[in-house]
Amino acid sequence: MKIEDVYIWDTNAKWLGISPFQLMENAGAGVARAIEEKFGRGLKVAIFCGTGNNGGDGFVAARHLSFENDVTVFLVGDEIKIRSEEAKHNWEILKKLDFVKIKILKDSSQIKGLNLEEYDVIVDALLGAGTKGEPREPIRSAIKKINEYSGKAKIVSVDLPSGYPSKVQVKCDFAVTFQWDKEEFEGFERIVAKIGYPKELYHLVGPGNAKFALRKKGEHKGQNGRLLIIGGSEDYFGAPYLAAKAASYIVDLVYLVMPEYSAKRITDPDMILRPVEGKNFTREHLEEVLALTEKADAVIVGPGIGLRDETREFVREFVKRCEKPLVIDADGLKAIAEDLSVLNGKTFVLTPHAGEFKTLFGEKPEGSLKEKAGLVMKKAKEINGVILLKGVYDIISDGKVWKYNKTGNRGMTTGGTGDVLAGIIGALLALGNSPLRAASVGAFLNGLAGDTVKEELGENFTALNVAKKVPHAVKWVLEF
Ligand SMILES: NC(=O)C1=CN([C@@H]2O[C@H](COP(=O)(O)OP(=O)(O)OC[C@H]3O[C@@H](n4cnc5c(N)ncnc54)[C@H](O)[C@@H]3O)[C@@H](O)[C@H]2O)[C@@H](O)CC1
Ligand SMILES: [K+]
Repeated sequence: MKIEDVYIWDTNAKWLGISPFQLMENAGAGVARAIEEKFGRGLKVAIFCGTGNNGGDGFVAARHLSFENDVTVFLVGDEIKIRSEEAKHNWEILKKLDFVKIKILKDSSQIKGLNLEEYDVIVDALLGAGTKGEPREPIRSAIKKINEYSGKAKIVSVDLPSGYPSKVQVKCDFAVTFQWDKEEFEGFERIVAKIGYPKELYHLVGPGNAKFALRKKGEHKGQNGRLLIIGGSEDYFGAPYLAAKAASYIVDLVYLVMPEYSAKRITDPDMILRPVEGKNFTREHLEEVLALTEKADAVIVGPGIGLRDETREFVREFVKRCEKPLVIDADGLKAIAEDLSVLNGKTFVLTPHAGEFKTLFGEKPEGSLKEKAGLVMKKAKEINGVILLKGVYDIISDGKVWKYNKTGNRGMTTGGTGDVLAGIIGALLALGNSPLRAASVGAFLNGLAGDTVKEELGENFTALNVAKKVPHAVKWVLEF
């Protein structure tokens, strides 16, 4: 587990309604439990707390330990600096307790002469995951003070040794780290305390994933993604348009490559049209379209492209030669189903529904969420790319892990919402996201846009309504 994942999990946990208060309570209780299990009860315990949430965990641990131990809390820093609601809440409780002693150490001069000989256990809750740079005073002096008792008292760090990874850091007997062992940490013993994250967080896509995917890269036009969409035919022009419309809210530039016959019908000034001659894509368009991909960060191929033999051939040849990350959707999937080897060595997302999945891989996804996910993962591994199986729960896999998405509603069975989805995924790829993240977050945002429409219109709406709610979905995520 990486630090970035911790942030995603926290955000998604909040989305599920798991509050920071619950997490802090479990964290502090976990620390207290670990201490009592290791060293017994009836201990004299000193708890050194900073003013961040690491300190907040210390306040909670103090309350839990106070039931059967003699506890003194040393707050290192000014109490007005206790900022988060959950840390403040727990500090206010501590102040009402008569059996917990509190000492406030505002500056290092108050720390230097401190004698901690009477304590069996010293808890270090000074600094945790929010540490920036070398420890500053008065925290620095507190770390040094604690280390004077190394080998004499038992020293237990909350989450990680304060000061880590700099030179001045607490030398602890062990750290109680939360929920999972973090890969990045080394050089100290760790005990993991679960703090109430459900298993869903391994798989469920939520606003935490989306926040990361939507980070802007630059301030200049074109730096935040250029997407090329190849679609449309004699019969369809709406599908590529819907994909382009949805994407245009996310990336800087969307180029819409369509046969001129259908391109003529698009009048939206937000679109940059790149018409090619004729009514349908054929092999003859290959070089011209490949040249257009050069200035794109990602490409979508398939929406409304039709199923004529010459078009299917175009799609396969195009995929084989395209060097940009690809989203292959709709009729594009049927075209490549005839020869999946065109995907070899490519970076891509396939977006089949169950029927298209069967056409592609000869097997129908059936059974429980886990069973379907197992099949999607197996196939993704075989083709060495990302598959998004669309459904009531969308399932996404890159062959190594699987994710699922629950946003969306029955109204989205209306035609064209798949094109909106492809557009969003393409846009997220163009922003530089991995195919797995682009596909997972694409499914999430598409469903969220659909849910936003539902709030206004009920379940009877069109795909264009959904595309137009993409900015609302993005805003919701960024403000979450
Ligand atoms: N979901 C979560 O994020 C959970 C977090 N928990 C705890 O919250 C901790 C993270 O909390 P915070 O983000 O508030 O961060 P910290 O408590 O680690 O530190 C932030 C505080 O330390 C100060 N600070 C930062 N760098 C410093 C330095 N070099 N020298 C001196 N002072 C410094 C900051 O000004 C701020 O007041 C975790 O380590 C963990 O203990 C737990 O409550 C469990 C859940
Ligand atoms: K700590």
